[in-house]
Amino acid sequence: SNCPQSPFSLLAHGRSVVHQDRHRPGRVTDQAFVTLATDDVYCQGALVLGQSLRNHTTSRKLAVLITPEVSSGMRSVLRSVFDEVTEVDALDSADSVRLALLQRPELGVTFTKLHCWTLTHYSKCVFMDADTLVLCNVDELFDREEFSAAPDSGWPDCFNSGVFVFRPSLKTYNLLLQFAAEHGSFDGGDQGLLNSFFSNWATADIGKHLPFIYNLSSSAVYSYVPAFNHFGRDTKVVHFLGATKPWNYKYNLQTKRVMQDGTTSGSFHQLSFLALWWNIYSASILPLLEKFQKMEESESEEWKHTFSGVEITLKKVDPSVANSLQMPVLPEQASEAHPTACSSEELTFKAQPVYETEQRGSSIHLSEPDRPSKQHASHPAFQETSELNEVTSSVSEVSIHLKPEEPNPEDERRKWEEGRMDYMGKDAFEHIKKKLDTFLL
Ligand SMILES: O=c1ccn([C@@H]2O[C@H](COP(=O)(O)OP(=O)(O)O[C@H]3O[C@H](CO)[C@@H](O)[C@H](O)[C@H]3O)[C@@H](O)[C@H]2O)c(=O)[nH]1
Ligand SMILES: [Mn+2]
Repeated sequence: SNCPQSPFSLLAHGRSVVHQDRHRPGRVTDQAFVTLATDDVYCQGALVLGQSLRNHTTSRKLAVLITPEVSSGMRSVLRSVFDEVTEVDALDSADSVRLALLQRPELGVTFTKLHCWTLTHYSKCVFMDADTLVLCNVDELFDREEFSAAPDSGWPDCFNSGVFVFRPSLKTYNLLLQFAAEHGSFDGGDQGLLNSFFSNWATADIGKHLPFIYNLSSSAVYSYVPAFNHFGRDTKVVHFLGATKPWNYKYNLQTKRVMQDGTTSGSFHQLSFLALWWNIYSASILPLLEKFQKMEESESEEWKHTFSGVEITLKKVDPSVANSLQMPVLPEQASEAHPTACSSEELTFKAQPVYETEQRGSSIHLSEPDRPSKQHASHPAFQETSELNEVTSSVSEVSIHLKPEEPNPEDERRKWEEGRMDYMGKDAFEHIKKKLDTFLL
């Protein structure tokens, strides 16, 4: 073991000694996977991540940090997947100039991530972004020390802050805040800040470099396809990094295919990872949401599941449209039980078929050069799907949206005073600048 000093290393590594039953492994109660969700939509991602960790029988606790915006209904749902739901204050970098430079103004809220260091009832944690997904058990990450992370595909001397090992400590937390106040973040988000803070990550200790398979950016697959074909079979964690998240796609429940919106043309594997996310969502999370609030049928062929801050729309689509989406995202459903580990023999990422998108009318149709052979999707995780639930027999397309809120002037003023601004919407820098200009001119 890399961590012989830990009294829990026995539990972690000698599982069969502690518990004979693989499916009821010894729980390690002072270590946790931690994620973050600042609104009801990111909660959908957190729920899928949490469920994926459960599906692969983690022996660690599951914790989620939320901010006051997360609705009470969603908190109940979170509590049924996570062991601990902790409310923290939103912590914005409030550095709109740099955030604007980054063209991702919404990332300011990721400073809230720093709160994970305050979870001092855990001795060690693994932080995972809400847009990540585990494909197998990754409990071995707890053998690593603070600060361990995988290289960022955009600048490999930097780590990506979507998956990292850390030790909660109020001392570190305060040092981070102080550092943030003094130096800001070179990218306006937590990743720039953390890279400047843990600045010797690239050079000091190779043990703190997590292999890329623990944080595989689904889009990075394109930048080095032969490497993905060679190593991709061992992928353990997929990260849907970037502006378009799995929940921004639409999903056809019957065909189990991700429907594209025209702005993306994903490769087979990228779409496979997306379909895997949606598979977990439709099999485990949708039924959970339903349990907490019954879905209502409207006069149209549309079911709107208005769940506090989030609207989940189930829509019947024209079968011809559904069928025209030839994207084969999942293999024929496997009858075997859920796989519990990645096995390299079962997966061969070979040739990468190219899927072309063509615009016909308003919907995107995908044409497939060849029906992919089984080898493409034989990663055991791609078979992790359960029976379709009742919803699927009557509806087809699912989509997730943030419920539009009636702005309340009092609330808006309070948000401003608390430093919580609507960076994307009416408080976007360009809007603020326009407003300032009208005062100055
Ligand atoms: O409105 C938001 C935005 C983010 N998050 C949380 O913060 C994480 C990071 O944001 P994300 O949208 O996933 O950013 P990425 O596209 O992954 O972009 C990169 O840049 C971010 C800012 O530096 C880092 O936090 C990421 O780890 C890094 O991968 C999310 O996964 C969530 O857990 C929210 O809860 N609400
Ligand atoms: Mn992310």
